[in-house]
Amino acid sequence: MTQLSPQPSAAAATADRPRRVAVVLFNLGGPDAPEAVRPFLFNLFNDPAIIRLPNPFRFLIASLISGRRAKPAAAIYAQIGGKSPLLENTEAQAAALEAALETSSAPDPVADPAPDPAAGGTDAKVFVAMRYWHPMSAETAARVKAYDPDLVVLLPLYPQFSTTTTASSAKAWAEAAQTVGLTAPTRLLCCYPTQAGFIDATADLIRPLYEAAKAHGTPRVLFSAHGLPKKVVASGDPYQWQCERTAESIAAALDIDHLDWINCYQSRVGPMEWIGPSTDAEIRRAGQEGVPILVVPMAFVSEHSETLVEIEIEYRHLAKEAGVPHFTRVPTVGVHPGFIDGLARLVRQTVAGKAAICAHNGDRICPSGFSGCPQARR
Ligand SMILES: C=CC1=C(C)c2cc3[nH]c(cc4nc(cc5[nH]c(cc1n2)c(C)c5CCC(=O)O)C(CCC(=O)O)=C4C)c(C)c3C=C
Ligand SMILES: [Fe+2]
Ligand SMILES: [Fe+2]
Repeated sequence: MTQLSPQPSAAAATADRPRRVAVVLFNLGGPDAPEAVRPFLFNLFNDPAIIRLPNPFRFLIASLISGRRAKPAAAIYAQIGGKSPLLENTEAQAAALEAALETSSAPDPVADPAPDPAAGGTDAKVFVAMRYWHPMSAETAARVKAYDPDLVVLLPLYPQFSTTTTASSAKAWAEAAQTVGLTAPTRLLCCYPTQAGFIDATADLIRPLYEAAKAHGTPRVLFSAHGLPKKVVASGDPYQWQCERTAESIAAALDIDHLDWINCYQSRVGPMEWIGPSTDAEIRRAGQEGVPILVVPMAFVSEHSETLVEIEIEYRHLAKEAGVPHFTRVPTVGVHPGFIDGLARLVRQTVAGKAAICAHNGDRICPSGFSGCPQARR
């Protein structure tokens, strides 16, 4: 439990300045053992945000696909110890955020330009809720209820909003909260695709690796995001648009003359058409052109199968085959202090009630003032 404001007092909680805040980090979750791969995949494909079919069709399709994909997916996880490291990495971020909220107890002039000295202190505790594997929303909501918060801040570890990730987690959370009788006011931070802490931390990680890659030619930076089926984007999902803004912002933060960069998409699954260009096509193109590349996973904020296997092993191998002169995987932001401080700032802004309301999401919040998603303009 940490102090969010400098003057703890016995003042009563108010809507503006709650005394106990539960911050819930949303992430996807991953199998914690080889036996968990199939049920994890079932949970994923049985999500109506992923397979948009009514039951019993969705249940049947999810059973079929998870059965088919279990073996190749288990082979992926076998390369990193038979399990996903996503939970431990997310827990490390939770601990770092809790510590940052504690050390950031000095007033924040941006988040709260006119703090009320009589309003009292705020304690914050950070929890983790995974969407498709444990700890899932029901388990975490019960723990949050036991903590008895005045305010719940839902913070997706997805910088870009998608119906398949953030909205799906938010829906699962709302159902779980209702089931356990958690009635505290709840605010969802919808997205932070251009937030300075996230962007600058990513640029920090790229810079020295870019300098090293220059020994092999003028490098190209591939900003690689998890893909989405085209029809999800066509139905109004702002994810791709927000990914483009993230890539542009990191490229600008790098401040490198004539930087050669492109935004591309990885991790395609299934027979549907996905958004592009695909990261593997871009790697092949770089091979044909003899250009060194850096692959930057800019929609993931910690390491897991998509970075440690798909990028580090599969794309590295593909790059070698394609004749790319030099391949670099840039690590995710993880517990980079700039990223964690950025998250702490988002939480403080939300607690202080200073965040802008995101137009397209009703009471969901764009704390970074990010108001530019296409839906916001509708
Ligand atoms: C940026 C975040 C993500 C989006 C958007 C997303 C959409 C999406 N994913 C699938 C299918 C799979 N994703 C899988 C793994 C996986 N996905 C994300 C993030 C996003 N997914 C993460 C962080 C992970 C890694 C989990 C881990 O290893 O811990 C998998 C499982 C792995 C595999 O079998 O390849 C599947 C399947 C769809 C269909 C989709 C949008 C419709
Ligand atoms: Fe995924
Ligand atoms: Fe938004």
